[in-house]
Amino acid sequence: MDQQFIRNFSIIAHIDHGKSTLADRLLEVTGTLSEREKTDQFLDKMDLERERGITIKAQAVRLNYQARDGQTYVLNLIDTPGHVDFSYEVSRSLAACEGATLVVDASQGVEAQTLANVYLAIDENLEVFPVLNKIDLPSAEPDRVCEEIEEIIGLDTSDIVLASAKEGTGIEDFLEAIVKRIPPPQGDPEAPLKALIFDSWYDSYQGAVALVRVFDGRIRKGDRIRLMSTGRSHEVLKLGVFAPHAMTVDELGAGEVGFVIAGIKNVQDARVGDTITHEARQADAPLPGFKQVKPMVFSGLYPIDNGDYDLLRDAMEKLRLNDSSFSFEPENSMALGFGFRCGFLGLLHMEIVQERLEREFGVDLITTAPTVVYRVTTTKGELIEVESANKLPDVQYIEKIEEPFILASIHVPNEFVGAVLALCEEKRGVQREIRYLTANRVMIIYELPLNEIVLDFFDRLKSITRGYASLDYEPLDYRESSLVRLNILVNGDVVDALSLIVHRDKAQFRGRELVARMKEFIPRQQFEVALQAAIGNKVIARETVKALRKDVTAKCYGGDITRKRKLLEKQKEGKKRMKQVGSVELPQEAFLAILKVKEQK
Ligand SMILES: Nc1nc2c(ncn2[C@@H]2O[C@H](COP(=O)(O)OP(=O)(O)OP(=O)(O)O)[C@@H](O)[C@H]2O)c(=O)[nH]1
Repeated sequence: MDQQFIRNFSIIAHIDHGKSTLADRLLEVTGTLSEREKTDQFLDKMDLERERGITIKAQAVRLNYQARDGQTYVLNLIDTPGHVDFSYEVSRSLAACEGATLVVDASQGVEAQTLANVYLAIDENLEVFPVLNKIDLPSAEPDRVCEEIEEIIGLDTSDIVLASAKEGTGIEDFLEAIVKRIPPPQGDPEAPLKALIFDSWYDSYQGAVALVRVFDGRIRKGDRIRLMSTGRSHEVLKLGVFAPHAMTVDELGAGEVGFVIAGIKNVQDARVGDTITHEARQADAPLPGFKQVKPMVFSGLYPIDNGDYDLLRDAMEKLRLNDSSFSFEPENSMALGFGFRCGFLGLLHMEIVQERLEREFGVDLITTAPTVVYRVTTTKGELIEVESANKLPDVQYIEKIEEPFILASIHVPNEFVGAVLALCEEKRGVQREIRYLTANRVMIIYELPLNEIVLDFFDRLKSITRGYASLDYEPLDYRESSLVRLNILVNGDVVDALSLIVHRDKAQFRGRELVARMKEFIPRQQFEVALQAAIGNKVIARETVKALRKDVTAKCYGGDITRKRKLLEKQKEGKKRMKQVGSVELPQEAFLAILKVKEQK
């Protein structure tokens, strides 16, 4: 295919600004979607995504568009996830494009997440142009929003596209802008093959399916290809494009986007960011930007019903087939029984995995508080990695503990700089740089302990900046730190699954707040429940959940049988996320109460 007539682009938008609706309109106007399909939002495949309003996995759709110049263009729309946990995937999806359009709700204006991805796109040297959506709304303020786009992001809005995905206006202008403003790919079709994997998933019949963007050369069915990061070679069994349904093709040439099936057994061998080349005629260097993503956050996942253990293990194995950044290994807790210690990219990733396990595989779970990986040097000189408070050796055996630090880049408008600096300082951050990028946009760079980030940093950042801040981070190094294990005792017994590793300076406060929070979540039981926080043997805080008053329960058991049944059913429902720990029933919220602890002011 002549690269002149290809455009590879991505749509960047803040949640709810109308990306999916707009994408569906593009499919509709270009005749890519049948009548029946118009009712569904085609690009958001997973239910979970639709409910949470986020796009988790990148996907690509090919559109054929006959432009006003009479030519037919192939437009590849590459969808990107929109959360800091997945910023590596986003960066690879963007690397597969020459351009991106920034969709902004004309009644809302520029918002947080929008910015993170726009900056990623600018970093990837993409041509970025804005589109105003929802201009049909009476509350639309195109002039104000254009000003914002110019001031905050620095994009030219003089010939901005005005659209309403709802009413279907401005869609052709949008398509024309894609053709006119985004440059065509400029690969060398005769050079050795270089194709970027920007998404991959597992298919039970075909193994790993890799979505690729061919940069140089061409890939054909039957070719022997080599994955440059692993050095493994495979034969191409099937090639195709999504238009929007899978359609096989014999060849993908320079500039094209499509999928490759090559008998690759699992997604771990078709990693996002890897380069595909030919076995016989290899490219001399892979495409830049490949990273081995590693889990940053760990937490325990336990079946509420111990009999579900095998079911849970099977479900996790299935999930892992599709998610190379999710890891798990068996773990045993005194309080919770047999479960798994799981690794995630971040908190959102953790929530998504938990929800999928519950929803798709029907296992009810208790999740323990997330933690990072610490490095402990013992008095014997051994170095051990600890990703669970329970694995932390006793104080007398510890020579030193080191914790992971990250380098965080935070983009904010001027007015929030003070608030963000205060937050970073509170989180034990070390300031590196404050860079004034444009008249109103500042980039704040901080070294921060990951341990503080996984708890609630992102939510706090969003709330203090009214959603305007964007956060991106990368692992930096390990630093020695004064960390202690904080134990929680329920009626005098340490509940191992509730233990945490915290900074010594914050232990007192965290312990106090944690038991206070837990008290709110634990329902009254037949007896009094004492909650205590302790460092070593020293109790630093105590709260009591009072016993149920006898007469209240007595009343419930009237003679009416249907009433009683209803009550029992209600109890069963309520039990769903409860775990019997010793003699006390603890709800899921109690295990994650640490995420709700308010910060010291
Ligand atoms: N009035 C009006 N509403 C719109 C328009 N475009 C989208 N919407 C509505 O805005 C809401 C969000 O639209 P989506 O397309 O789901 O937004 P999105 O950006 O894809 O959201 P995420 O997938 O959650 O990131 C939906 O209720 C749409 O019906 C528009 O042009 N005008």
